[in-house]
Amino acid sequence: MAIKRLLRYLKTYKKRFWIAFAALLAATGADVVSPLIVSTFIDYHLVPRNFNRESLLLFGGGYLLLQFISAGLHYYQLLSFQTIAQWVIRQLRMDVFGKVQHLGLSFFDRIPDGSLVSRITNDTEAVKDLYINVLSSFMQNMVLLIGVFIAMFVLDVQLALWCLFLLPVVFTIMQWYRRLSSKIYHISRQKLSQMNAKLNESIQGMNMIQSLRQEERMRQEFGALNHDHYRAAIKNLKLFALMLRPATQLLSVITVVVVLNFFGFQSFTGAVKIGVLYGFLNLLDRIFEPINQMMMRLSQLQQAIVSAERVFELLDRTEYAPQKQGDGNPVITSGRIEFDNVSFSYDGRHDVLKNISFVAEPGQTVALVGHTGSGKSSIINLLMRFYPVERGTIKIDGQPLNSFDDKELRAKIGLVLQDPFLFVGDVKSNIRLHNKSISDEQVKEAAQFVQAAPFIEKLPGGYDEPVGERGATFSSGQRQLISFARTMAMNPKVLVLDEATASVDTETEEAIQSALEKMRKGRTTIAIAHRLSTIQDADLIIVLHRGEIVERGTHQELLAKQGLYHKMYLLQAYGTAS
Ligand SMILES: Nc1ncnc2c1ncn2[C@@H]1O[C@H](COP(=O)(O)OP(=O)(O)OP(=O)(O)O)[C@@H](O)[C@H]1O
Repeated sequence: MAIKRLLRYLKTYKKRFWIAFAALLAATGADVVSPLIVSTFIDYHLVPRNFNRESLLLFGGGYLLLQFISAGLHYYQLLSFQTIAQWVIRQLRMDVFGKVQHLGLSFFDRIPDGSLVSRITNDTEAVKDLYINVLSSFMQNMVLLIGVFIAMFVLDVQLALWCLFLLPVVFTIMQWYRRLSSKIYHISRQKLSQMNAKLNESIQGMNMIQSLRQEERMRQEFGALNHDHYRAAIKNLKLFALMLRPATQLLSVITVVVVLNFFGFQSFTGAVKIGVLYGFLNLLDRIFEPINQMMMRLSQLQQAIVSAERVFELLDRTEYAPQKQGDGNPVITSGRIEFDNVSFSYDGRHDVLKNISFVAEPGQTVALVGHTGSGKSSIINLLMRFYPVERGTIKIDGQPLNSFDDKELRAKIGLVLQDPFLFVGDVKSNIRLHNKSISDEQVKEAAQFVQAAPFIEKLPGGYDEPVGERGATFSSGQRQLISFARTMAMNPKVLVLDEATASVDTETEEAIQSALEKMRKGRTTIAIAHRLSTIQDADLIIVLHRGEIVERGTHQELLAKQGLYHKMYLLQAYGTAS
C-alpha cells in the first residue's frame, strides 16, 4: 500500500521523528491540562471566593509557564516534522530521477515527456503535503483527541462515555469520503499529467505549430484537458463541502445538546459544579477542533496517496535499459562488428528487422541505405544497446554485445546523431562532457581536428561561450561540428553516424564532410547515409527494404546490379530513376 511505503521513507530519520513526536505529546499534554487548571481554579477559588495571594500566584504563574512551554514545544515539533518532510521528498525525487535514468528507451517511447515531468515534480510535491500537513496534523490531532478524552474522564466518567460514540461516526465519515474521492483524484492527477504533456509538446514544437497554424487546435486540446481537470476539482470540492464540514458541524450540535441535557438532568438530581460544566464545554469545543482539522486534511491525504501511487508505479517500472550480462569484462580493441541473423520488433508483433547479417571489419566503413522506415536507425539502436537483442546475435571483437560493461561500450563507440544534442553549459563543457581527464588542450585539438575551431574561436566567449537549452542559439551545422569534436575528444574505436540531412551552407557542408572523412580514418564506422554521394567510398553498402537486406556490395558493384540502389542513386543524382 502506498501509505505504508511512504511511511517506510521515515525510517532513515527515526530518531528525529520520535523526538518530534515526544515534543508533540508534551505540548498537547500542556494544552489539555490548561482547562483543567482553570476549572479547578473556578470551583475551588473563584466560586467560594477564596483568593489568597499564594494560590493566585500559583495558578496564574503555573498557567503562564505552561503556555510558554507549550508554545516552545509546538515550535520545535512543527519545525522537525517539516524538516523531515523536506528530507523525505528530496530522497523520493532522487529515487525517481535515478530510476528514470536507468529505464530503457522502450519505456520513453510510450510515455510522454511532460507526463514524466509531472510525476517527478507535481506528484512528489503532493506527497510532500502528506508529511508536512497531513501526517503531523493527524498525529497532533489524534494525540489531542486522546488527551481531551482523558481530561473528560477525569472530569466526569459518565459524560465522557457518552461522548465516545463520536469516534466511530467520525471514522465512518472519513472512510466514505476517502473511498469516493480517490477515483476523482486519480482523474484529476491524470489530467494534470496530460496537460503537462500537451504543454511540453507545444513548447517543443512551437516553430511547427506556428508555421502550420496549429495554435487554435492546440489551444482547444489543452482547453479540453484543463476543463476536465477543473471538473474533477469541482466534483471533489462538492464532495468535501458536503461530507466533511457540515457533517462535523451537525455532530458538534448534537453533542452539545446531549451534554446540556445531561447537565440539566444532573442539576435536578444533584449538585453540578460550575467549573466542571465550564471544563466540559471547553473540552467539547476542543474535541471538534482536532476532528475538523483531520477532516480538512483528509483531501490532502487522499491527494497524497493518489500521487504516491503514481510515483511508486514509476519506481516499480522494470523496463530497464539493456544491461551487461555475465562476469567477464571484455574490451573493445579493434572494433570488428558482426550482426548474425538479427531480427527485431519494437512492439513484439511487427518485425522491423528481419535476419540481418553483416560484418564490419576493423577500420572499415559500412553504410546503411534504404528508404525511410526501412530499419536503418533500428540497426543502430540495437548496436548502441538502446534496445535488447532478442533474436540473433551482435558481436564486437567476437564478444556478444551484452557481455560489455556499459562504460566500455559508451567509451569505445562514438554516436553522432542527425540532430546533435547540446547540453546547457558552455562550448568547452559540451566537448569535454565534464570528463576531467580531457584537458583544455585536448578539447582544442578535438575542435581543430573536426574543423570546428575556426567558428568557435570567432564566438565572443570562444570555448567559454554559453550554450542554452538544446543549443538553440547555434546553427545546425555548428551543433554538428561541436558534437563531432565531442566524439573525437573521446577517441572511440567505433563510430556510429546518422548522417545529417539538414541543409547547411556549402562551406559548413564541406567542413562537415571533410571532418567526417578524417574521423572515419582508422575507425570502424557504421553510417546511415541519406545522400548516396557521401558514401561512395564505403567498404560495404547495405541496402535495406522493409527491414530486410536486399542488396549488398560496394558502390560500383551495386550500380552494376542495376537494382534498388541503382534506382535510388539515379533518383538522387539526376532526379529520375530511369
Ligand atoms: N521507437 C519505436 N517504436 C516503435 N516502432 C518504431 C520505433 N522506431 C522506429 N519504429 C518503426 O520501425 C520501422 C523502422 O524504423 P527506422 O527508424 O529504423 O527506419 P529508418 O530506415 O531509420 O528510417 P529514416 O530513414 O526515416 O530514419 C518503422 O516502421 C518505424 O515505424
